[in-house]
Amino acid sequence: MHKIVVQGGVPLRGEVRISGAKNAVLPILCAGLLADGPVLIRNVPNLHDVKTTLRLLAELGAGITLDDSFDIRIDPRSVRSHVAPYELVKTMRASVLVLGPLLAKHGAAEVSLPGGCAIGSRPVDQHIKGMQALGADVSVEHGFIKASAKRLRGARVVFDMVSVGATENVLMAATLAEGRSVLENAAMEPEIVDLAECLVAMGARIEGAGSGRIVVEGVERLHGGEHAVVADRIETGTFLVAAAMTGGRITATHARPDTLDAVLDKLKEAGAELDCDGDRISLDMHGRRPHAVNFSTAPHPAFPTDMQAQFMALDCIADGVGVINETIFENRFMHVQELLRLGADIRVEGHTAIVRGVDKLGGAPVMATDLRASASLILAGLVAEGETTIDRIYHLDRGYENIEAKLSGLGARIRRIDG
Ligand SMILES: CC(=O)N[C@H]1[C@@H](OP(=O)(O)OP(=O)(O)OC[C@H]2O[C@@H](n3ccc(=O)[nH]c3=O)[C@H](O)[C@@H]2O)O[C@H](CO)[C@@H](O)[C@@H]1O
Ligand SMILES: C=C(OP(=O)(O)O)C(=O)O
Repeated sequence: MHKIVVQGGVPLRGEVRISGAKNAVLPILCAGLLADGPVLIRNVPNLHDVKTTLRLLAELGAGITLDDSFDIRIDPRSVRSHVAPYELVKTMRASVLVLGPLLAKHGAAEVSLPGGCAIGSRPVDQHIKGMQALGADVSVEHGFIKASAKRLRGARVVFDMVSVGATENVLMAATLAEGRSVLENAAMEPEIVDLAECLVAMGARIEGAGSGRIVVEGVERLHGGEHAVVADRIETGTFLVAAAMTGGRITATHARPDTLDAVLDKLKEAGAELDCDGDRISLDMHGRRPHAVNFSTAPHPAFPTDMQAQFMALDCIADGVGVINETIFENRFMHVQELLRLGADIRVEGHTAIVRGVDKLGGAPVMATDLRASASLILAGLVAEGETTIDRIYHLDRGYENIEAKLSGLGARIRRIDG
């Protein structure tokens, strides 16, 4: 089992190249199942979750080719199975995103129920509701979602709550449905826009992606195509917070500043000087200690839950008191106990965490509980006095490409060890 060891105290300096977004590439890989020919996907991050998705697509029968730069070609013409087994789904919830494509393209899908995870219960009722609205028969039996339909029919789908995954699943299914679908109360995340762009490149007819109302005119077939994955806004935000916490000065390159408004606003409030120029975001903290920031997580374009843990780490060493409200996932404060081990002062009351900034944190062994919790512990380790060892970093490898190499490139003293 690998661990990450960080020696704190170095202000980050330099340039870091941002990878393609995990949360965009996973639905896009699944969208490849809808096509009649090969789909080429570029700017793919080398992540554990990507490999899990490729295993799942291969299990369904798709042909997968990878080249040296990790561009991926999916050939869905050989797909024979419509079963996503528990062994794969349990390791990655995003596997449920094969439901819509399999149902729309092959008329049947059996997908293991993903179940909960460390951050919350994460039901899939909205995915199921959407497929039923499009005319599918859906039942949940023996831990599997079983769905079938001769051909899906376009329909108006009003989601009960904003769900990124349900919007993506229903959007993909609607591309091959007969007639027009209208998705109301749709998620507006940049990853939905990226998925829609990929689907349009495959011949889909979609309008309104990125707004709360998406209109899809179903087509008979989708052809192969090519798409480059959008930059990872959460990876970008994580590096910017790292620089702000260490009083550093960095530039994130190959980024998409327009996807990061809420995060950049909070960094400015924390005292960072920011400059966006094309796909480059430069942050200069001028060696200052950040001010504490208050925020509430909410669907895009508000503050993303996937940045909550990293900003909590910032508040831990900031000047003042930060009040953090987590409104998306009921159990996304698992990092609090570990940050306390590093000397943070945090009180949790229900969905709110009150973080009183301390002058310094002290390195200690800590345990990662989920993906962004892992990132927050690395950030805390970067400013803690002495050594922080982070265990269970397999969570980190799900969603960050080469994080220790990228941070080392910015001057951090960080390494991966066996143990
Ligand atoms: C692979 C991917 O893109 N993951 C992201 C995606 O997860 P994911 O798509 O799973 O998250 P959702 O947007 O669906 O979840 C939002 C909220 O809706 C609830 N819900 C969702 C679906 C449903 O059928 N019923 C239901 O009650 C969830 O429990 C949660 O409380 O969006 C989350 C919210 O931005 C991010 O934290 C994840 O990083
Ligand atoms: C919660 C996350 O991912 P997933 O939905 O894949 O668990 C995340 O990216 O922070």
